[in-house]
Amino acid sequence: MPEDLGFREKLNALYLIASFKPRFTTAIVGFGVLTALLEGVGVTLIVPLIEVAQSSGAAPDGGIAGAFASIYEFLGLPFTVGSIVLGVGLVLTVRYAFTFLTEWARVHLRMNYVCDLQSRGFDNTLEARIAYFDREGSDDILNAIVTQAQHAGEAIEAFVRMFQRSMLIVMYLGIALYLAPRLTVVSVGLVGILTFGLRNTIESGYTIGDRVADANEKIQRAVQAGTQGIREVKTLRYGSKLRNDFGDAMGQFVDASIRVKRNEALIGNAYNLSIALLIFGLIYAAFVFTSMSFGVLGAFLFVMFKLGPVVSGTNKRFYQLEGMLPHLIRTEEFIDTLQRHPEIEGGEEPVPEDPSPVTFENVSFSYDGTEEVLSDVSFRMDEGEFVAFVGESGAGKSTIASLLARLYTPDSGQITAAGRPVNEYDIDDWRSRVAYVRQNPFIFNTTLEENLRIANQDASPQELERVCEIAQVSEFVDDLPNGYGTELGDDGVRLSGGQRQRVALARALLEDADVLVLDEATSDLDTNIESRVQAGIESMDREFMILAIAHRLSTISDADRIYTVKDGTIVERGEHESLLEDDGQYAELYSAQ
Ligand SMILES: Nc1ncnc2c1ncn2[C@@H]1O[C@H](COP(=O)(O)OP(=O)(O)OP(=O)(O)O)[C@@H](O)[C@H]1O
Repeated sequence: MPEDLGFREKLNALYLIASFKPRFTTAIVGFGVLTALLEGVGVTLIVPLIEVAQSSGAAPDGGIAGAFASIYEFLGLPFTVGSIVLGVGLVLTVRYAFTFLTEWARVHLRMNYVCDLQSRGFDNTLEARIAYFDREGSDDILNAIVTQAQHAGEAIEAFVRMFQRSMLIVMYLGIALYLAPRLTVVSVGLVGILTFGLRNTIESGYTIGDRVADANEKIQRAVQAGTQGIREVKTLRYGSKLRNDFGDAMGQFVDASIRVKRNEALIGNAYNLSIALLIFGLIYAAFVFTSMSFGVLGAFLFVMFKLGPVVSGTNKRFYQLEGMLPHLIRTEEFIDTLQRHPEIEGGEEPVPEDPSPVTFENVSFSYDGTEEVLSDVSFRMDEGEFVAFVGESGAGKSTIASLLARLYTPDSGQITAAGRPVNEYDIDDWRSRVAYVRQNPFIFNTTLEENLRIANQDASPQELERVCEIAQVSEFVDDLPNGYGTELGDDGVRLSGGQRQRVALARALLEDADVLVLDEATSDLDTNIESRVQAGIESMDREFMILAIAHRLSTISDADRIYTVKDGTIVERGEHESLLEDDGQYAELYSAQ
């Protein structure tokens, strides 16, 4: 993130705001211009008001007062103090009605923009490929969607307010220039010098705003670690480090926020003071150096009084807008980045009824594009076959499972199903055929039943019960306070590790899948329950192809083929007995248990 944005980038960001909802923007511009025009009419009506009052009712015949007199005459209305006051009242009523409409449109624009940003952020998050999450983590995503988007909405608000006020400034200046050109030019010059001086002495709103945005990200990170990782935080006594990180981030947040507000107040009050002094100077100059009529002088001073707060408010808003732009730009950049990491491209072919055989043909893969994690991996699974992968930690087994589920794509080689590369198949259809159970499955914060039905809403109660028996969920369901209706809590916090694995297994078995990928899926179960689960899966009348990854080798001794993986390559293949006889890597792993 740059220290400060260039003029071009700021303009681009403003263009983004303006082009978000052109209809609202046009309405706001239109209402803003009309408001300013009506304000101008209302203010200039002061001139005839004073002049008519001074001349005891005689109609003026020149200048501003004369122009208004002609309009009244054209409308067939008398030009008296009373009718002028009524005219002012009418103009002000319409003017404030337009202000109301502008504010309404402004809130619409702001809320719609926030909603649009958050929805785009969340949609793109769901559509982003896994590799993006591996790299970025979820903290920044959460922060962008939940926090930054709100501040981005404030940028829109500040922008619209600034625009409204700028219109008024143009109008007031126009009137002032008409009434007293020289005094106005001098006043604008003085205000210009003040603005230049302030902008060059006060730290840019963008720089401070960027510090606020950065602090928000750090706060989010600390809070997430402190909530999602609370058990590790407590057992590893990581709390004080987190508290320090949080404290530092809060310090940065508070310091930068106060700085922004202080500078806003400084700008506002510097302007208010300068303009108050300027007005007294102008009164003096008008009396001493000019021969303005009371009407014109009154209107000129009135305009100057009105102009003061509007100018200071505009500068304050401008500073505020600069402070909010980093949030807007960061959120938009975040969404752009997500869009540059869309879900893996898939073909459109439907997956055939029977996708066997599934093969890996010389598959190589690297997560970061440099270090190869899998090299030349080839294997085959036929209908109803049970193949297993074993190997040391970090050998690349889970990567094989992820590639099979098409969470990543191979860098070279190919994965095929029914003789066709899997990337020709529709990705959702393919994933619906691969039931993937991970060692640490995510459990959704809803009931047990909803967790089970996630991938198959139409399953009958009998099917549900059946998979729960196989996965040994029925073994503990009666102990839950509401049986299948029990809320499982955030990431299944109310379940034990083994229970979570069983829920994930039942959920996978309920899917209408052809390939069952079990990545250490029963590692937390005791051997008794594990063998019951295995027997249950084997007893199913479905001809799953099963790919199992296991550290506990006893669980895969029945496999049709076992592959030993070492440093990303398959170094052995065969059945349990023959591999033991070979006395190689597998035998070594087995004897170590
Ligand atoms: N998302 C990722 N991004 C970058 N590198 C990764 C990622 N996941 C795994 N790796 C790396 O890839 C290599 C293989 O990891 P993988 O998880 O496939 O091994 P594994 O054999 O399943 O290990 P374990 O038995 O410990 O689960 C490891 O060096 C790991 O550090």
